[in-house]
Amino acid sequence: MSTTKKLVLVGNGMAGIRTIEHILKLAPHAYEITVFGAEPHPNYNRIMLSSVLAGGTSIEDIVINEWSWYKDNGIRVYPGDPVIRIDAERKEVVSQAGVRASYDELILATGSQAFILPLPGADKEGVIGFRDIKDCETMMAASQKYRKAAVIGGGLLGLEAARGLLNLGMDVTVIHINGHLMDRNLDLPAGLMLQRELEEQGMKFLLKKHTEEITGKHRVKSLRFTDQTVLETDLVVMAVGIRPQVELARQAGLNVNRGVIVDDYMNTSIPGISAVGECAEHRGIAYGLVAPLYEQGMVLAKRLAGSATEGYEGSVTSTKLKVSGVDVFSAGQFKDAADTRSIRIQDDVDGVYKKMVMKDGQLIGAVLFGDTTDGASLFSLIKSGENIGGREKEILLGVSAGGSGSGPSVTERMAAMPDDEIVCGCNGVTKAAIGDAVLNKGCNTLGAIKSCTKASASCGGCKPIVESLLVHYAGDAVGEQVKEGICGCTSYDRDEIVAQIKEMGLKTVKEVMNVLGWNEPEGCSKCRPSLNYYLGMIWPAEYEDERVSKFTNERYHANIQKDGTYSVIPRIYGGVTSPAELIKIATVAEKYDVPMVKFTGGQRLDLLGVQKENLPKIWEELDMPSGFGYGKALRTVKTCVGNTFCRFGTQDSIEMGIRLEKKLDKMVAPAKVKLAVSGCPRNCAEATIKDLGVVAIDGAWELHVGGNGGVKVRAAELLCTVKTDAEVEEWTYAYLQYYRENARWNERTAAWIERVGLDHVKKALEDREERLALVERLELTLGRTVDPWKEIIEDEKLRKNFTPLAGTQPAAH
Ligand SMILES: Cc1cc2nc3c(=O)[nH]c(=O)nc-3n(C[C@H](O)[C@H](O)[C@H](O)COP(=O)(O)OP(=O)(O)OC[C@H]3O[C@@H](n4cnc5c(N)ncnc54)[C@H](O)[C@@H]3O)c2cc1C
Ligand SMILES: NC(=O)c1ccc[n+]([C@@H]2O[C@H](COP(=O)([O-])OP(=O)(O)OC[C@H]3O[C@@H](n4cnc5c(N)ncnc54)[C@H](O)[C@@H]3O)[C@@H](O)[C@H]2O)c1
Ligand code: SF4
Ligand code: FES
Repeated sequence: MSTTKKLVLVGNGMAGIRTIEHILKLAPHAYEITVFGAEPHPNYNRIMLSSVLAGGTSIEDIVINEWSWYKDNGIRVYPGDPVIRIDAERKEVVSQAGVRASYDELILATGSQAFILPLPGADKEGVIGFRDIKDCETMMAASQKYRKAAVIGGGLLGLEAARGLLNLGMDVTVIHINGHLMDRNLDLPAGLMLQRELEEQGMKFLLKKHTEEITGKHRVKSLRFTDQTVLETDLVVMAVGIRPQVELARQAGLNVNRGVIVDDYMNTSIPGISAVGECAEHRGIAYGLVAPLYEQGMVLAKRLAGSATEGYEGSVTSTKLKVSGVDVFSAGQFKDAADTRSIRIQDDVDGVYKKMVMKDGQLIGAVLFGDTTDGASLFSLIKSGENIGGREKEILLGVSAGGSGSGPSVTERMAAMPDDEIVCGCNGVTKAAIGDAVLNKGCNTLGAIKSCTKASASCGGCKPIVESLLVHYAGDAVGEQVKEGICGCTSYDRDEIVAQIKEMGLKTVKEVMNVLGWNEPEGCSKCRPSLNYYLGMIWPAEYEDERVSKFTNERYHANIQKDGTYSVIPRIYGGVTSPAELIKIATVAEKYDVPMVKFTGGQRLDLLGVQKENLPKIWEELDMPSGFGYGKALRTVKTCVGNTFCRFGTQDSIEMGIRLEKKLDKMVAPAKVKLAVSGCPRNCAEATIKDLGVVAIDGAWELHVGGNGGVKVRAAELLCTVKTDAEVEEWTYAYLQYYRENARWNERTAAWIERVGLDHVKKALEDREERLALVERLELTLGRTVDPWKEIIEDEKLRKNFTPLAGTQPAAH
């Protein structure tokens, strides 16, 4: 007589089949397995539906287990045949097609369904959720026939659906109930930054809107809101959350709350019946992300296979929005509470926001926008519960730098990570599986690990940790192979890209991405602006700046502030102004109710708290050039009083500063550039912590380069000493052009000089002919630049970008 027991799985989805995979590994002959699936497809990666919709992959490519896998493992499978009844007394299930299957062990893994708002008209044609392949196909078909789409819900799913529909050529409006997007995962500043970025991609938003009715005869025609406004649409995608599928369990008499209630070993209230995945509720939580569900699956598999397990204790979760061109990460408890402390940085120039939330010295939550490189490291810190007291700032400023300072380094952290820790949540890949791929299967590149284990193949959030583990296991064997591209979209580095652009005569961002085989068709927030810069630097005479490839600040030519308002900094050459100019600034500030006027550190005036729609009017009335206070460009030329008024001054620093600033006032660069000129060695303009500082010494000028006064203070190094004013100009322009042509995008001069060495730069500039050629190339570029404020004021179409969208809320003062 066979001792093989019967195992029935209801739900052919991600959590259920992952559990079966583990059981097959742990106890290959323990069960005779039968699987019922409501969908007609083999088990597939639901996460990747967003990518299918966006055109990044195909349905065939997201299948996890082909039909042959079921056959090879002796699994009887009933696709497209949902179980409709469980007879717990007789230990039997009955399917819609009438199949009866008895069991010794039953696993419920029925997942969730999209929550469809119970609105009048919600049953009309063209109203769908986004949950499965069928929904994906419905959206793709609709895009062939119709133009307008409305997505209700600005959470992860809604935004990924909206991005996909945009890619399919539809005009997409997202209707969101809250004041900022992804409110379940992000705080206000990150939500606002995300909105701006997505608006730039062409998405429209109606915030704080409550849908009241869906109108139309048979098919949807429009949405009516509680404020009685109407939005015409041909398709409505509801993405307002999910509900666990528990009807079957309820009918069988199981204890059910939001989900099927399970204990730490995934037992339900009836012996012999377990539940796993989104349909299960553990310690009051029904999870909606795969990482915790895979952890549950492992515990259940161990129990059913008779292996030891400590049980499931609940999970901290992390999410990453899968929209190309936008980097958003959120983990743990990101909201502030009475017993938490938080620390945050907001870099409006680079469009980066980082927040860490701490409790009792431990990191319990994080939000990252614009740069999510540290997401995986922060998440592993949250999970480890390590005490980070005293290191918070250091971690916030640079976990990715390798955990310098008193805490454990990345290398130490990788070594300490337990073997069974899941590194890739989306694909359930453990540290041990990556170790196995590197040590036993010869995988010594990220690409090889990805194909072998699927780690980093879905949202990409785990990539930094997978790379660190690769280095941990492969050591020197990694060598060249782990060479990093400028971002995750390419394996080419900066120098290779610049060389290819020149060699092949590539002229647009899209062309570079196509020809060089970008992984992400739209690129991301790192590569798009850098390609935009390289193309402009290489082809100054013909390249047209691509607005969508720039950061928000540079697109609006004003610095975005914490509360969503902007700041306006007009250029004040050398920090020298006049009564007439001051009156003009004061008049504008009064007229537009500017909440604050402040002197900047660079001797200019900053009008803070300006609403976006007022920007063009303010620029027009100021009638002053843009100070580029928002851009990767020349910022200020700070000057001291100099010999005109100061009794110590030996040279005219003001005249020299103004001369340099007038020449360079529209110069864009890989990163922001600050200059200063001091009239004697007392150096009141602090020229030796600037990107380029000119200091008068008796009868000559010294040029200091590569200084920085920001987070990492660096004293500038002496480049040269020259006699005449003309030589100051020649060396300054040649040096800056050499930096423009050779630095990586977003690399300040301090970092660049540290990387290439001052001697290299001195050598490159020692030949006069070479210097003059550099000056000539800079002049060619400068000759083509226009004042961005003036350009917008004079162009009605550009001005329109500053008008707020109907229905969106103006940012708070
Ligand atoms: C578009 C999209 C993108 C997502 N992106 C991410 C992401 O980036 N990261 C992340 O962590 N999570 C993401 N998720 C969520 C993730 O896909 C789910 O958490 C996961 O699929 C849940 O697994 P599950 O097995 O519990 O349920 P499912 O994968 O939904 O599987 C349940 C299966 O059971 C079937 N079923 C239901 N009732 C019956 C029945 N009576 N008889 C037979 N079969 C039945 C269902 O048809 C379904 O096929 C995304 C979800 C969607 C829809
Ligand atoms: N990248 C990812 O990790 C990813 C991607 C897609 C889906 N998912 C998962 O899939 C599940 C479903 O995602 P979701 O975005 O639907 O759920 P969600 O709960 O994360 O977001 C729903 C959003 O809809 C909003 N909302 C609620 N009622 C509304 C109404 N009447 N009108 C307008 N807006 C309304 C809410 O404020 C919320 O922000 C979640 O578990 C999510 O974690 C994850
Ligand atoms: S640097 Fe010299 S010249 Fe300039 S203000 Fe100071 S003391 Fe005067
Ligand atoms: S965590 Fe999403 S791909 Fe690894």
